[in-house]
Amino acid sequence: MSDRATVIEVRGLHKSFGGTRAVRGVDLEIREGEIFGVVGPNGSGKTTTVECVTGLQRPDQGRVRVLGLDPERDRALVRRLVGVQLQQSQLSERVTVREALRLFATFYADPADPEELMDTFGLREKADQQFTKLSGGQKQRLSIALALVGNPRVVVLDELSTGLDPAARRDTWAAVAALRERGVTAVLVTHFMDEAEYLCDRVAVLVGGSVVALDTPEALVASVSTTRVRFRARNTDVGALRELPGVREATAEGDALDLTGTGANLAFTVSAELGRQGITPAEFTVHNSGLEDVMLALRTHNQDREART
Ligand SMILES: Nc1ncnc2c1ncn2[C@@H]1O[C@H](COP(=O)(O)OP(=O)(O)OP(=O)(O)O)[C@@H](O)[C@H]1O
Repeated sequence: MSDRATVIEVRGLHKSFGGTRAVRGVDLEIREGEIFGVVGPNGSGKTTTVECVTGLQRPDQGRVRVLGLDPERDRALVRRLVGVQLQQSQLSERVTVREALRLFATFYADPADPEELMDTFGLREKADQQFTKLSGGQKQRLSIALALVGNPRVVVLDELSTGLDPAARRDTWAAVAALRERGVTAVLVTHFMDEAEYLCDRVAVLVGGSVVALDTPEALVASVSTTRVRFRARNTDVGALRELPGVREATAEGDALDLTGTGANLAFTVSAELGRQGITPAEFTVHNSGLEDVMLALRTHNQDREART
């Protein structure tokens, strides 16, 4: 992936709204064909950053290039080359799926085939259904199809699956995964860590307008890798558990024990020690950290840092 061309370059981006510093020195380099996630808590500057990329916001400071173009100076061209997911309110309620795709196709010199897009996004059966009568998932898939109707090389999807039920989310994820086959570079803004973990090649974590981490989901998870083991047992030698390799903390409240630590073998090491102590634990559960934990860890880290400055 690292030998691929850079499609989106953001350097030292700053953007404030009145007294609110929404983006504070963001750097990003997104490569051709990548599905790149931008995650972070509410108000961390995700939308503002991608809006500077699509030319919807003007940066106060910094350099933004998309396919080598300046979204401010070359706005019309960038608009043609970058597909942006529409807000659903931008579509007329009575337009049908096919009509919407055909209408948007007329805006471009070399559009994708609306019929093919309906097949890709599972909308064939709903071709003649009015927008207002589509389910949330179908509306969402239509909005992604519309973002692709101009055959863009880059697509920006903001809040991809907000408000969707689990089945509709999975359908939408499949539609995004299909972008990979088309070689489209996608920027995905999301609140959902499972979504980023499942779909993205790399993820930037924004907190307070700054990128606090940027890597593959796997590497980010490994960086804060935590395993938590919980069980119930009487007469456990907690001191011995604390001494085990990889155990960071072990607490006992009555018969409820709670251990955290690192390493893939932690649960195994703990069970072996319990075996040695002649203890058969009940309700033994193991939780391995995911991207959600990465975000929580980074958020806390950042809050501590801000409190110190
Ligand atoms: N047009 C605007 N006018 C004033 N303030 C704004 C504007 N757009 C964004 N902000 C402020 O800038 C900060 C960053 O907002 P932004 O929408 O970029 O964050 P976000 O990470 O996308 O948030 P969310 O996850 O809630 O969508 C917030 O404090 C927000 O209130």
